[in-house]
Amino acid sequence: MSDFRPINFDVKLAFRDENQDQIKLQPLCFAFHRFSIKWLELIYDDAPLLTDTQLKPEGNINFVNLGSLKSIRRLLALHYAILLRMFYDPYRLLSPFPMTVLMQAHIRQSVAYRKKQDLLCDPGSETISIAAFIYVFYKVTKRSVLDNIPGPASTSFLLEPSGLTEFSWQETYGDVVKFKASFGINRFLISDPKALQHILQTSGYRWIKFRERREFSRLTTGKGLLWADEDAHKRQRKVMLPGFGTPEAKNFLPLFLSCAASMSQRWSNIISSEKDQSHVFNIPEWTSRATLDAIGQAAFDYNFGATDDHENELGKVYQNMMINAFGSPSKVALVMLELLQFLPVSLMEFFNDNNPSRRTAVTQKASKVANGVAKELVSTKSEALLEGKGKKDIMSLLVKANAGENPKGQLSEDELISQMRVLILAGHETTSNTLSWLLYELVRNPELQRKLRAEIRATEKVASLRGESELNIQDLEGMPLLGATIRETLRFHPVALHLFRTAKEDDVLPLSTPITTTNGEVLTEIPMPKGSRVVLSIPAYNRNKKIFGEDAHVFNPYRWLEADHVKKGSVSLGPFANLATFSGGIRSCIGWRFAVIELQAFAVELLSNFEFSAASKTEKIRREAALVMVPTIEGEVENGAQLPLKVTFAPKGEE
Ligand code: HEM
Repeated sequence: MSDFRPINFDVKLAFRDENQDQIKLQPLCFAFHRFSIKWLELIYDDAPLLTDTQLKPEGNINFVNLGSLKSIRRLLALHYAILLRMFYDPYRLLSPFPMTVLMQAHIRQSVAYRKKQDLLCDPGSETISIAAFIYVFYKVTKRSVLDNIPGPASTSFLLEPSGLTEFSWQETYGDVVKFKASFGINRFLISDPKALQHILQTSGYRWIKFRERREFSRLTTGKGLLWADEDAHKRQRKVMLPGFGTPEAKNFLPLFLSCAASMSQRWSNIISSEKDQSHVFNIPEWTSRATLDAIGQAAFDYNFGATDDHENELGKVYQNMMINAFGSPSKVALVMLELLQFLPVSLMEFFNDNNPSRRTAVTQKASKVANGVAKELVSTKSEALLEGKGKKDIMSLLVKANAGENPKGQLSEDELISQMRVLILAGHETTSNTLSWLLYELVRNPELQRKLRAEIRATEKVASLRGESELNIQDLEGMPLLGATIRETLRFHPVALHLFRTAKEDDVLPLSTPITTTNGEVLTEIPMPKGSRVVLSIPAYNRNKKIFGEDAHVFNPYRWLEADHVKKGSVSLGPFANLATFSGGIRSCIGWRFAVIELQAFAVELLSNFEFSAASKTEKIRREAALVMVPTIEGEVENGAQLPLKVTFAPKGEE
């Protein structure tokens, strides 16, 4: 047996074989390995592998005196396989190998190893090994009332991005569905109105975001409002709220109309230059550019120049950032995401900040460029404020609020800068993709498109009789079919699909509809112990038949024109139209008014000028979750957001 120099490492595990060649383990193996070592110590208390192995409290592992590397590797591989299988093989990677087969192989291998190393083949340690298995197995599979909540055996929900699986689960099992997340841990998909209301609106900060999801927010937006929790969130939100009231949002209407008009002008030029006066546009590409310009000007008085192709660097890094960074995750990436929950926050942050993957590079670049621009903007706006020339954009309002005396009403400079990234991310692709889905539905419903255009024409006529060429907010509010179509798009195609929450303390979830457990018990509420993890399904709530009727799975804007469009007795959820689309409660979307007015402005401008119809691939459109739900073409997901529609000039006469 050769002697090895101990090698310290911070995150990367590295140890050397007989030839001093370094063997590297990926950083994510680290946590798993630490756990494994502890467990191996328990089992192989007399093995040389461990006699000189130290697990240091600060997280360093020194390997000394490794035996035959090959046999140790084999042993470790089996050992990992058993652990994975025991904690439930997350994506059925090991499903052909039942637990017992793996355990027998493990025991055989360890006996062989011991013989080879001339160690005592101690049946006692094998007994300990089995006892350890049983203990952990018991811990993991200990039954509670939660185990009896009905649900599927599969985890395919995490792998199926379009929301279809959860609709079928809702249909089969009801509004609370238990499913197995990786490592066999119970997770619950919730679309029950009362339970959602409780978690989002009445429990304060008792249900907090998943730490690995907050990490997403840190990567994409820094430590701003989307990332912050509890007191920090309360403080940040308090500073931001005044910028997002009804009057503030309404003031932005002329700006939204002008951004929509810029896009419409570009389209007109392109269509006019075509022989047949029509052009197939990839809609999300254009809506993304136009809404980026809108958020830039409204939130920061900053011109991204995206619509007119004079795009600056910041504009470029934000184009399609979501789909590039988060679209079509591989199975391995999903497993990695699940594993992140077991890492200490500092390690998770270190890992992500140093992860050289292409996807991380996308968010890192965006963060670098955005931070640079935000710093400049904050300093310009602070100077303007001092000179009494403060503007009305949201960032100026934040800088002003921040200049107050009360520290509870202030943001640090980093937080202020992060809010710019928060607003670009939260306010850009959300609105742009909702607009894309709206146009998609109008192509599928030509009669609706025609009626909407007629409503817009009639309103334009009234405005023109007033001597105004532009519609005002009352005009928009006076168009019932437009309002109904926007509500229905937000209901049917909510671009944020899920909200992920963990119980910070033991809690009891009230239910609108009682559920019957697998052993026949009827539950009107569900006890949720501290640490329970739930996935709140926005699409499943929005298509809940008990709220929206038997035709909840049909795109039908006319439902909103009926008096009882939301069924009597439904609990009140969310800030808009009883939809979960903008979440609800203390973490609800701060920019929902902003979004609704922006959607109205763009819909009016586009429908007034253009007619939309199907292009060759429109039938192959499918929903793809890339943090927000984007349209993609089946089989071409790698090409990012795509919705090709044929656009021609709209007929100008009476319709
Ligand atoms: C159709 C468009 C939009 C949809 C569907 C939408 C949806 C949502 C949802 C579901 C959340 C909750 C996220 C969570 O808890 O993890 C949220 C939060 C947020 N949204 Fe929106 N949003 C939209 C537009 C906007 C716009 C235009 C802005 C800004 C101008 C905005 C700013 C924010 C912010 C800052 C938050 C974080 C609130 C907090 O954590 O306190 N959103 N949005």
